[in-house]
Amino acid sequence: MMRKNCPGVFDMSESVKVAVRCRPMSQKELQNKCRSVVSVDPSSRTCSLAEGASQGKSYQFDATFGPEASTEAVYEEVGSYVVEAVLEGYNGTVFAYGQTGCGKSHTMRGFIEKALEHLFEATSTAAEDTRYLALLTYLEIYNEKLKDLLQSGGNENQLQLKEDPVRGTYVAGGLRELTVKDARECARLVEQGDRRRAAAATKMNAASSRSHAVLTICLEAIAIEGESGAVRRGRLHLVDLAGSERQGRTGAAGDRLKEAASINLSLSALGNVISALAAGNGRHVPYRDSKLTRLLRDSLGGNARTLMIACVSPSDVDAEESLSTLRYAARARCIKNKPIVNEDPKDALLRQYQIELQRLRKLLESSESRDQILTLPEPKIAFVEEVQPASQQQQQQQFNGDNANVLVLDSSPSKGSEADPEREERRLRKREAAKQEVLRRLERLTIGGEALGDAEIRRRRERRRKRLQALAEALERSSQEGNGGAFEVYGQLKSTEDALKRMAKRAKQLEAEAADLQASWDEERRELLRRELLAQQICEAMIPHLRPGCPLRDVAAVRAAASWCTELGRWRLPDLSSNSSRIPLPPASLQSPPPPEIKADLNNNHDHPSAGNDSSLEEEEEEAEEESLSEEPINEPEPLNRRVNIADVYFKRNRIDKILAHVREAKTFDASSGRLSKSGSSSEELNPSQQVQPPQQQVHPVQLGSLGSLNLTSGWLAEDLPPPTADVETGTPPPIFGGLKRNNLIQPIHHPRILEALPSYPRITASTLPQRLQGPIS
Ligand SMILES: Nc1ncnc2c1ncn2[C@@H]1O[C@H](COP(=O)(O)OP(=O)(O)OP(=O)(O)O)[C@@H](O)[C@H]1O
Repeated sequence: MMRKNCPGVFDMSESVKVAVRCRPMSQKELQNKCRSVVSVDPSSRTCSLAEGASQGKSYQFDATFGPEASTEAVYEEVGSYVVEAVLEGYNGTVFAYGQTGCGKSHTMRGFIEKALEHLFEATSTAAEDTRYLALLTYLEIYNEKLKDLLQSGGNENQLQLKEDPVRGTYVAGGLRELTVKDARECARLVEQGDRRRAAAATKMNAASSRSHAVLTICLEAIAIEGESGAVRRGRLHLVDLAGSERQGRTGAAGDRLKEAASINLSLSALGNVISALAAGNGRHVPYRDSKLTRLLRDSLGGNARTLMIACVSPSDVDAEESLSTLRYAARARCIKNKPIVNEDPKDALLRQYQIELQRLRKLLESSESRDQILTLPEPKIAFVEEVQPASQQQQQQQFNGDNANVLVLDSSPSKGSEADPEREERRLRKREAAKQEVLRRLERLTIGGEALGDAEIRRRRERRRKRLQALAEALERSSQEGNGGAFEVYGQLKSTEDALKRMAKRAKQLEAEAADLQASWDEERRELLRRELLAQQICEAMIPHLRPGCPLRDVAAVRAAASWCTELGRWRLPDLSSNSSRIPLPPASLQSPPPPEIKADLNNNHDHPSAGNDSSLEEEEEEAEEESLSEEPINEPEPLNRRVNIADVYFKRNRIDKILAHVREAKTFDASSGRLSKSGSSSEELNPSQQVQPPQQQVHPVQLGSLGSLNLTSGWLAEDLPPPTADVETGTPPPIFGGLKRNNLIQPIHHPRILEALPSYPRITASTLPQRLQGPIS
């Protein structure tokens, strides 16, 4: 059975581990007299910036390394546990993150070297019964395109990322996967790949990586002696990310600028994934926003043990970028992964051998197995030597052997074999030989146990295991004691911050809606004010036309006394029916029998529908008036009295219209003869004896004017005339309508426009005035 190299080492917290590494000042920075503003305290695992927005704020990580720390020390302290996990069958990822020129490639180069050493040291000292198959791929993401760094040219357009529920994310389309047997071979391949990788000089880094590079080592292990013969597969991603950069600082242009845009885009996608994962709460994680995040899907929030190395520059000119890196790094610590040992993966290459081994075991145990044939599959993988064509043929020959695909375990008949001990022994020897052949083939393909005889390597391996065990325990303790709580608090803070951001956004929307509403309300209010102003202006214009003493003249008082009637939905005006509001009646001689007392409801105060109905009253009066006009002889003395009563209602506009309609009917008015032709058909002569004598009482021009609505019409409107003034001497109220003066009965008057519009309306002068209306006014 496969040995568990370091039990307990990986039973640690599943959070992504984050280490910060601060590089030394570069020659250029020293020449430019840059100041170091990053301080790192490895003992407390903290890092802080002496300048910038978070001055004095200290960030805590799983490990921190200052400029003096060697890459080897960094690897041993934080990197080796990931590689150890891969040996156990876990997925592991190490990636370096940070701005351009902060030492990512420098760190990852050292890590790759150390990780390969570590892996092959472990496999070479593994127990004899454990075989490993190591496969290597080297992939580049350049301008969002995948490129195989183990092949020169060609297939980058065919490479595609695919997702599979079992396999996770994988590259389809012919990514070269090479079997590797030792660290040196791997280092050579990595070197070749690095040469194919896009790099260029920028202002900030003479050899700036212009792409993300992902070196993947897949390690399958099989325990050939165990009962189960299970296959485990660990996968290690070593990722050197391109650095984030600001165009202004790198001076990127042309291709460099395009690369920088693509780099920044994928790094911001990575940042978003980290933020979403750190916030938790089932938030959508935008893995699909870039190829990089799709590829690292398992490593961030999935089935992997992950280490992030946040690289920072110590220089004050990079303080802003360093702060951003520290913030992302602190967030990444909150990401929870779910690593599991990958047991018996369906697509394991060693699985075919596993199946054959199991079958072999059964055959050997079965008494009827003598004639069985053991078939070994043709390997579908490329050996590292294929990269060098010279040795390819030799390798194939080595692997295939002579008819190596078919092994005959035993072709002899089984009958009576039990009785023949010699035959039985021969048979057993053959079985053993077959098993050895299977193992030989496996050995040719796989690795394991090569350095078992090397005491030095074994001691080294043992030391590492012990140290890793101690480290795992320490990490476990720290994550349980402080960091667990810190992660929790940070997670809560993050989700609170997110909630606040969402609320702030909503508040902004509501503010905009409120501003809209306010604007429309303001507009409505302005419109209402304008209408109110119009009503006020109309009132003011009407006031001079009201007779003196009319309470409506005091608009302010009416307003103050008015009350709102909710049932009617109207204003209830004060009672205006007092005597003072009535127009003085003409002298008794002119009065007709008093009409039935109908109190005009000018103020909505009547509850009785008929009593308070202005329109019905109006209609009645109109009907009566009509009758008087149409039925009563025009020369009867009575009509004047009736007409005097018209003054009571002379404000009623529709009444005026009615009267005008009658006037319109009068085709002609013969002023000289005093004959009024009605409708052109009949005419009646006004009999002087029947002419109405002018009233003895002084008739106010208002009344006269209103009488004139039939016989002496003056204007209803005073707009064409100068404003009326009161007679100071006599105290006579000012005439409401112009055109009539005290000493001059009839002056040329302005006819109301409405009357002028009537074609047949006669122009009235004093001479044309009927005798009955001519009389002393004053
Ligand atoms: N820890 C370190 N010790 C000494 N030198 C370092 C260290 N880290 C980085 N350097 C040097 O700093 C320079 C920039 O480093 P590197 O190329 O690794 O940066 P980078 O982050 O990969 O940049 P880019 O993102 O542009 O590829 C290199 O010359 C490298 O040798």
